[in-house]
Amino acid sequence: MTDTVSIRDLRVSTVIGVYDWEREIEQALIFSVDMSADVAKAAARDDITDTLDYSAVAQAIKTVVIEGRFQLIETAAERVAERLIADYGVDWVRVEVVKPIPSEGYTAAIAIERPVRRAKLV
Ligand SMILES: Nc1nc2c(c(=O)[nH]1)N=C([C@H](O)[C@@H](O)CO)CN2
Repeated sequence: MTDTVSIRDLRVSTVIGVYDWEREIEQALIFSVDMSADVAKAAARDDITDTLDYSAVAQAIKTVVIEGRFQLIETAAERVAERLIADYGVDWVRVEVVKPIPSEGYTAAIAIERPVRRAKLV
């Protein structure tokens, strides 16, 4: 299946970071997520119960990240991927996490795919 449902630029304010000062404040993480889904079936019936409800997924991402209070953005991405696979029947997901670090003058980012999508050999 090549259809995807996506969320772009979901901003979550949370405790994130490895340094002591970061455990005392909230910082922004920005999530973009692509999930495999059967879009055609939902479109044929025009029924949200046949597709991934992206508003429910966005809320799930916020809950995982806010409750997690992770140190690493890698952990945030991995836990989000695990939750979407476990609770939403997603068989492929790509999660990008962006962490703006204005005090250092750059933005950090990572992206993961679970499971990894492999190119088809023909
Ligand atoms: N690969 C990573 N490197 C670093 C992370 C991280 O989450 N993954 N985090 C930090 C600090 O928390 C940094 O963001 C504070 O500015 C450093 N390196």
